[in-house]
Amino acid sequence: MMSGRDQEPSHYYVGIDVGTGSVRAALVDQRGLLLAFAEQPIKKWEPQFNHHEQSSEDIWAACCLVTKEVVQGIDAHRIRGLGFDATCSLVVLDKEFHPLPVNHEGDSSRNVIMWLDHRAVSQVHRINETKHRVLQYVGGVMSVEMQAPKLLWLKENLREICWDKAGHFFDLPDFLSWKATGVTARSLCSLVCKWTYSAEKGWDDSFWKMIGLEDLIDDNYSKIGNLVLLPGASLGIGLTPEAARELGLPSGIAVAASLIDAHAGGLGVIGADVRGHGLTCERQPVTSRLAVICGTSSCHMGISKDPVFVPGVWGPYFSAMVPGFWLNEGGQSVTGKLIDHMVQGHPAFPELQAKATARCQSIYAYLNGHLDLIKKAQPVGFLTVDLHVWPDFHGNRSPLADLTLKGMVTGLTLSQDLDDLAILYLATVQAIAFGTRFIIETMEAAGHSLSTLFLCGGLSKNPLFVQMHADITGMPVVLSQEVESVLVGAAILGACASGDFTSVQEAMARMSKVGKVVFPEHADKKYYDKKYQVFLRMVEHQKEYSAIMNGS
Ligand SMILES: Nc1ncnc2c1ncn2[C@@H]1O[C@H](COP(=O)(O)OP(=O)(O)O)[C@@H](O)[C@H]1O
Ligand SMILES: O=C(CO)[C@H](O)[C@H](O)COP(=O)(O)O
Repeated sequence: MMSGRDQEPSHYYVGIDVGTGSVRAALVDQRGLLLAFAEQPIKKWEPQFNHHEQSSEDIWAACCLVTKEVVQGIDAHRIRGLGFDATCSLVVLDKEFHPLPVNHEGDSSRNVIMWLDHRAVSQVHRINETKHRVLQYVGGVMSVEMQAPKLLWLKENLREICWDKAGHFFDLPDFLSWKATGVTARSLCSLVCKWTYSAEKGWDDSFWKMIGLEDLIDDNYSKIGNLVLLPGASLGIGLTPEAARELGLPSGIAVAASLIDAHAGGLGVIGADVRGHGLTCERQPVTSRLAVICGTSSCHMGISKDPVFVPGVWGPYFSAMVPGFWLNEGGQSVTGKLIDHMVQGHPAFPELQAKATARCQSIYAYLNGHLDLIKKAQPVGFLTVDLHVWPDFHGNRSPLADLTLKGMVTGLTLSQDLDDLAILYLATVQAIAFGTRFIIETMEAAGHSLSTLFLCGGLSKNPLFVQMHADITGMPVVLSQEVESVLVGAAILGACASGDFTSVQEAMARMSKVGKVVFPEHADKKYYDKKYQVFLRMVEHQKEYSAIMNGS
């Protein structure tokens, strides 16, 4: 077997990352350097409140487009492997692998229930009422964003047009690896994290019977997966000739069992060599690192040698991200989406857009510059002394695991100008960072010992977001050399499947690299400690309001 260590960087891997808003592909070499990158938006439908749908055909077409773009002009013989990651959305196909509708309209092109879809509220309540033992491994409470409640919703609401005709329910990452290879094997990552599969014990028949989905047990779970592989394992005989033609890649190259996007981000950052950056985690085990993947949502990935049960934090999941380690996954369901929502909904948004365009800047670079102007002599974070946000506009994923929670803002005035927009944006960014602190404190109380954050995803491109995470958590934030670390994670999978590395750990160590470290501003700690007290009170107040309104 060749070792990646001894190679000149002549071997390439393709990573494909299907996020919520777009599909990205990259050509990555053995050192983890991105040689080419392409991005293509994907369609989303919201036919009614809390229903979010996509099309697996549209997503696959976007994968083909971006992959062709990144390998243009490259010697095909050098491309050794392909890895996918994607959001944990639910793809539904019939027995002949054709799309089935997941909507009342019967539109079969919309055959994906997206991860952030909250239609299955009644179903998840009933599942949680069972108090079945599998719930211990999802933080004690199942999330409405997981697959079991969505499957139950389909059975109860779309029996004729969907449920009875369905032949295959895939997590989106597994759908993609099936499209590429024709192999219906599922990744341990998707099944353990979103489908209640146990790496040690397999499926638990009693769970599916208890929730009324006993039909899924038939034929040895053929509809939801009975061949389960570790992420990075090579699938079948590699890329099929048909998929190779569509993607513009050589047929037969190795294709890896996939990862959920947050987990690929985790692989892309958590194993980096941190020597020489003055970080305490240099002398600590890898379990002291928390990978935070910040896109539409944020996911907080912490690993441990032994299982740690953290109330309200998903997991512990064995080998779902780094083989041999347990994973806990905290999360905030909307972060990038919340910032976009707050900024775009403000009356000064058109003015912001015009001014940012005139300066050829992104709206966020413009807002960060504007905050620097108005802060005067004080630290920028102090602009929100009397403006506080509770960020759960789409429920709380962690650590409260309460989907009924809503967003809150206190400290509003009659102002509608650009200063007002910028300060509201700042308070929103801070609220997200306080949410991260809340998750970290809960993980530490349950047994994790964390010292350093490793941030990636679209929001890690925002220096204000990064600095606020450092200041508010009091921890240094490591950013990768490659800003598209999730794609490096997907490429690591392809590299493992190709056999160029002996293990995921070896590929991680060789291919993820530290770019920049942002240290916390300790002088501002007292201020943020006070704001954190307000943050925690806000949710208590919200619960009090709802108790008053729901009382007799
Ligand atoms: N250059 C940037 N500056 C600030 N925010 C950014 C930048 N690029 C992306 N974002 C934010 O990141 C979020 C999307 O992140 P991304 O990782 O692309 O999402 P997803 O994987 O969910 O599709 C958006 O909400 C966007 O506002
Ligand atoms: O549940 C998740 C991971 O377990 C993610 O939140 C989901 O996959 C969406 O990711 P993104 O915000 O990057 O689009």
